[in-house]
Amino acid sequence: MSGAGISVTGLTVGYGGPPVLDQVDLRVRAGGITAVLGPSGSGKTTLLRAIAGFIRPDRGRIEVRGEVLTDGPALVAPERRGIGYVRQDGALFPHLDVTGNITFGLPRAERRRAAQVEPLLELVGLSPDLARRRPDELSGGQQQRVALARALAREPSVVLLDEPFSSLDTALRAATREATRAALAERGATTVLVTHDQGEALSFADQVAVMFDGRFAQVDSPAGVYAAPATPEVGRFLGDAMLLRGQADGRAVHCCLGRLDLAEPATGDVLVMVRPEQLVLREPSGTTASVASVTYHGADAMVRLDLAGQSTHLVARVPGDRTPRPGDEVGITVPAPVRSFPRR
Ligand SMILES: Nc1ncnc2c1ncn2[C@@H]1O[C@H](COP(=O)(O)OP(=O)(O)OP(=O)(O)O)[C@@H](O)[C@H]1O
Repeated sequence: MSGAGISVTGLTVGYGGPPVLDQVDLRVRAGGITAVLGPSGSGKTTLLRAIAGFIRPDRGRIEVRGEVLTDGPALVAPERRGIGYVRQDGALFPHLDVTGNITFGLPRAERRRAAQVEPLLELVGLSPDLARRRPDELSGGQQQRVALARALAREPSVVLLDEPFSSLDTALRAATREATRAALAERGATTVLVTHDQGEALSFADQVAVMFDGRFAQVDSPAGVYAAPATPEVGRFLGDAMLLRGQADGRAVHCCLGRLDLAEPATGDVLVMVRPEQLVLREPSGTTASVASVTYHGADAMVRLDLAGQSTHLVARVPGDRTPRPGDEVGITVPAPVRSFPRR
């Protein structure tokens, strides 16, 4: 399978009304996995459907393998794009067995050949024994893997995944995600995953594109969007984040937690972003707080803190075997440099 990057430039889609996608640019490297992450209604599925060729945009260009597939209203038909598409519900044909589903899109002569289907089942981590089962005889996770095998059967160079794991329970979701990632890596497929699950985006992809209201707020590595968000909104969307008022003077910032080192220099009024795992609790000294409540999760615990002499509430994530008790007095340090945003 040849490597094929995706290039989206100035894509604007309005469905006849105001833009749902507004001048969107995206580059996905050949063989890469990009997660498009955003809240419900932000335009993620619209972008995926435009790449697949199901939507005629108002403006913009989409290229795959350097070939122009969409140029404004001019479209290459979806079935001629070499793109595999997996929907949230898998959408298997209920009257066909697993083999029939996987081979459905193949030329007639190649259908129903078990030799074709077995390696695909293996690729997605399913037993060949399932080949003759109908979808209603499979678990949700098995159905999603069959849907992926069907998408891979035509050897697409690009695979688009629209929330394919969201209907699965936690354990099945993790296993199906792993099998999917391994199958995509083996095929070297260029992949775009749409999700509203931050953890899924960060763990599945090598690039995360954060979408709000039809625009990308940031396109970066998983560590980039999490640790160095472009805006406070991206910071909040990627995980728990406290945004504290502060005064920056170059390499440091003064805020309710004292003087903290800055990851990037800043001056003047800022919002300081502190994630719960950046707060380290110790014996009371320096900045102190009282423990308001503790929520235990096993491996870790979330500790709500009231800062001494202030109305500020903070949350610290601490190891599960080192949790303080409500009412305890604790000292707080922030050893790692923090990010800040200009306050306007
Ligand atoms: N066929 C359509 N005609 C008109 N408007 C549409 C159509 N499809 C989607 N929209 C609108 O476009 C906006 C973006 O929808 P889209 O499905 O792309 O968002 P999303 O980020 O994928 O949301 P979700 O996570 O809920 O699936 C929404 O306001 C939606 O109502």
